[in-house]
Amino acid sequence: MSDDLFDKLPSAGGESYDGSAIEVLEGLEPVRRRPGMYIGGTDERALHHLAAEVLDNAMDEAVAGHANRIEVTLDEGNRLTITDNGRGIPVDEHPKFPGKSALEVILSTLHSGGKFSGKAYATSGGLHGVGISVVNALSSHTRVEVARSKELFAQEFARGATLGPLQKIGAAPNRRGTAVSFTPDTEIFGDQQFKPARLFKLVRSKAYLFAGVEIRWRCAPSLADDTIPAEATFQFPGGLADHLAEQIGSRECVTTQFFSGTQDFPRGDDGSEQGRVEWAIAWPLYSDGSYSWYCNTIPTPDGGTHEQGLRAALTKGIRAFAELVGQQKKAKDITPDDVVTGSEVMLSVFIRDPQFQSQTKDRLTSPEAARLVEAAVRDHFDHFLTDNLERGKALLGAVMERMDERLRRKAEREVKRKTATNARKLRLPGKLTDCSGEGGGETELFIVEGDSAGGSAKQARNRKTQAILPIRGKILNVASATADKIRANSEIADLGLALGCGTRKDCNADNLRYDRVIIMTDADVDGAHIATLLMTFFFQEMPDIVRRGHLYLAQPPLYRLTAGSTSAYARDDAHRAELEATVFKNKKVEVGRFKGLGEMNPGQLRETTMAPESRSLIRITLPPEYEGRAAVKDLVDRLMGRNPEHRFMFIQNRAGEIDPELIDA
Ligand SMILES: Nc1ncnc2c1ncn2[C@@H]1O[C@H](COP(=O)(O)OP(=O)(O)OP(=O)(O)O)[C@@H](O)[C@H]1O
Ligand SMILES: [Mg+2]
Ligand SMILES: [Mg+2]
Repeated sequence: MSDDLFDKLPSAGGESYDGSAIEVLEGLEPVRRRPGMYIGGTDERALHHLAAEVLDNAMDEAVAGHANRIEVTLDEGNRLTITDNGRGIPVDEHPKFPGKSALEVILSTLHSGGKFSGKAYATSGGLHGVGISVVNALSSHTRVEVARSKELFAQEFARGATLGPLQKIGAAPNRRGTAVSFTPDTEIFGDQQFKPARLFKLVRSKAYLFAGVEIRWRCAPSLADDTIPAEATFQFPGGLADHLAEQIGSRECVTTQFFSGTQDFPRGDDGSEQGRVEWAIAWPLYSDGSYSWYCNTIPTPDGGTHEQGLRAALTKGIRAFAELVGQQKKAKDITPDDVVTGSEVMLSVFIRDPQFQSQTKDRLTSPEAARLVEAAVRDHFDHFLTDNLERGKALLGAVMERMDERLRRKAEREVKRKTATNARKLRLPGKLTDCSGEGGGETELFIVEGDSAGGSAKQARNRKTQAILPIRGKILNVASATADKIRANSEIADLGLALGCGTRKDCNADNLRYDRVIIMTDADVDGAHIATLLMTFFFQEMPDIVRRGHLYLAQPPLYRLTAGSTSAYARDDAHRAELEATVFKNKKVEVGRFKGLGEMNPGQLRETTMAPESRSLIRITLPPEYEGRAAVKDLVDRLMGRNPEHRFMFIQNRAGEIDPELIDA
């Protein structure tokens, strides 16, 4: 472009929106400006994520075989120090940055680290080269000490900026490793403090995950109490099996012995170690279930591919056992949920080059983990069942009981739904495209925004299990409408007919015509508004549906990324950045933004948003304090009712305590 062209360009509306309005954030600035992308927010959970990042680095050093002791010390003033006796962060001059030590580069540059190639670490929890630099950026003061080659070095930082060059402190003949002390920045986290109980639990579970390390806990006496001691030392040679035994305590289980073990994965073609898996599972007689998934000692609360592998191994194992003992007829109907629901599971894998969904690593996405875990666990599970037939039969019996119960409930619903349909044949809304209900899968109703998206959804659906109800634009806000107005509204009447479960105090989820009700709107502001109105409707008019966990939000992607033959979908900007930095690293990516559901072709819509095996859903839940109908109504009125001041007050009072657990997948 010539200078000329720049002169002649018309100013595009807003005078102030020109090149100067486009910022390029440098160094650690993006972390301070958008902490959510790196630590998932600025709430209590995010604050504790800082501790996890530093502890993870020390654990990586231990798992790689270079450290066997870690100390975690919480001092007054919200100061946390994590020390290990590993190799120490390198302090020599970095070849690419003359005059700077590797330590300084690591602390002040995103994507700097020694875990990209797998040479210095085999199965590390770290992989992005982001963790410690993020901690540094979000701390008002950080001090790193490194003891290497019998010498002690130190460097200090404030909000990510160095306070001076790396210093040689002196001789350290008896010390080696790294010590990182930091104080989270109140500009980012306000006056939130580390919770000793939360750190204590984190530290303890880390020790269970790797028997080769001893972890010492210490906190200022003023922070200790009846449950959290000022000092403790953890080392658990029994690993997860011990951890589970402690969790189960004296509760009675279906099998007296837990199913636990560990197995190395087969070596790679070049003879390299590929990691291992450790598991411990119990089936208590009464339990809501409890599931702890880890990868390379990182907790992945949302599970992922290692979880899938375990579920597959258990399901296939129990089916095979059922055949062995002559129950093959029923065996084929056993689902993974029948085996896993109500069990207490701890699963820990160590794999090379893990892929997580984001920097907070809540979900493992490495595809090979599913295959490795399934193959490793399957054999052991077969033995567990057949070595002691009584034990195998006891477990099979419990699983079949759960299966029978599930099938019975389903059949009941089926009958209800048929009679309801027959009795009201003419009264099902014309816009509803119902599912046939054949084939036995769980049924779902998608409430879709707009007729065109409705059309795509109809083509994308599974006609046996998925029904579609398109609604036109923004439905009535029931929180600010009179009962008469609600009754007269045709969209709402259609919804009521399609669901068949009654409203208000007559609402009974047992009569719901589907297993799941899924709100599927565009991934934009209008879509969010429509979803909000629909949730308001459910909270107020059909609270039982929400309370019993039948209501979900679909998660259509925002972007499609393509490079050559690889393509992937991103849920949001953070996920997109993550994919660009990992799957598409150093590739030229084309990014398409979906403006609405209608823009995806049916195949894409199915794959990304509707098909149970590849989509993700958010389940809408009610926090326990809103169990009563009146309390829910009050909350909905405040948030969605006519008086904006109530809304404002609610937001003001609750800012900063948005609890991620209110929403779970
Ligand atoms: N305690 C430690 N001992 C030795 N080296 C360390 C230690 N902590 C950090 N490092 C080095 O610093 C690098 C950067 O750490 P950082 O936490 O920023 O990223 P990472 O661990 O590589 O990946 P992630 O962002 O996933 O945590 C590591 O790769 C490692 O080489
Ligand atoms: Mg790290
Ligand atoms: Mg880094």
